[in-house]
Amino acid sequence: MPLKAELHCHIEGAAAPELVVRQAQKYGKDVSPFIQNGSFVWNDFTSFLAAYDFAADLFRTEEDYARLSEHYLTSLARDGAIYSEVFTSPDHAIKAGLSPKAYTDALGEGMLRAKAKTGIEGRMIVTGVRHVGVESIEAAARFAARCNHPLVTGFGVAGDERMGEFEDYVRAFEIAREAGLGITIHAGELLGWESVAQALDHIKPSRIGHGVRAIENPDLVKRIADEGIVLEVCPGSNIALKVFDSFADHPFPKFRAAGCKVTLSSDDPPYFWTSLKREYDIATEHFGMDDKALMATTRTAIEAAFVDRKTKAALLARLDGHKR
Ligand SMILES: Nc1ncnc2[nH]cnc12
Ligand SMILES: [Zn+2]
Repeated sequence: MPLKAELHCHIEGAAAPELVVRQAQKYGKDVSPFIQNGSFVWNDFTSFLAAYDFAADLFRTEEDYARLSEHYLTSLARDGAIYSEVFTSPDHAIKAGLSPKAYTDALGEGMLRAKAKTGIEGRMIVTGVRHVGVESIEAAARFAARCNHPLVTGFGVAGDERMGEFEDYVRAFEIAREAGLGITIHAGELLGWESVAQALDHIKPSRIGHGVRAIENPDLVKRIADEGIVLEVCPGSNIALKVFDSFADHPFPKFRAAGCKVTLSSDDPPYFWTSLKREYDIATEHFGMDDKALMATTRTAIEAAFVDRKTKAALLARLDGHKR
């Protein structure tokens, strides 16, 4: 089994339907509009977000969040992952009644519990949510910059790409960059190549969340390759959200062939009927990648990870040891 690393997973979106049902029972909520027959119910990005927000609102205490990250990272480790970055969302925590600090501490505690059990390294990327607005994105950046949590190592923006302008997020990213945080931004998922170009021009990230619609412009693909921008690609998510019609149409192999740095992630696994393991299996089945190619993808992810040099070296040594 190839070792794995994940750079792109929203922690609220990692809660399995069974866990969400249990949380709903705890807080006396009816799940039936959003979960049916053990599966999340949605049919487009907007209804996906509605189901996601409903589920996120059922994680309300520190222990709810600690258990969520502990459970997710433990399951990743069982599937061969040695490293996990999760997106966190102060906005969702505030909505659920918890301070960003209590929420972040709790998620960090769960990650450390998973590490104690399995050895998996975890880090957090604080995100702002586009459809909540610029002010909340700047507040998230300020929180990320001053929280001083050792596992908070990145800042990003997610949410509905059809809302807001990249230019408006420049200040938030400056705050994060000045604090030494790694920078990633969702682009080129719901909107086309122009969105990726704008993200690169305005935000100057080292990584792009998705970025897959850059494939619509060969010059942009070349720019991504030349500049060494890392794409956090989530094929199962892309097919579920109909960004592409089928895995046969997915551009992952084209990006690889063009020399772009591509990685594999699950995004919001149970919503898209996937897991990190399934993403690696998809790459084998649909993109013709053998274990050596998959291990190289894991190496790309670790090299692009928002993690201190010493931990990165230790993770790379684990990959080298595995090959022998
Ligand atoms: N796939 C996705 N795109 C943008 N924002 C998200 N938030 C959670 N999942 C997301
Ligand atoms: Zn995402």
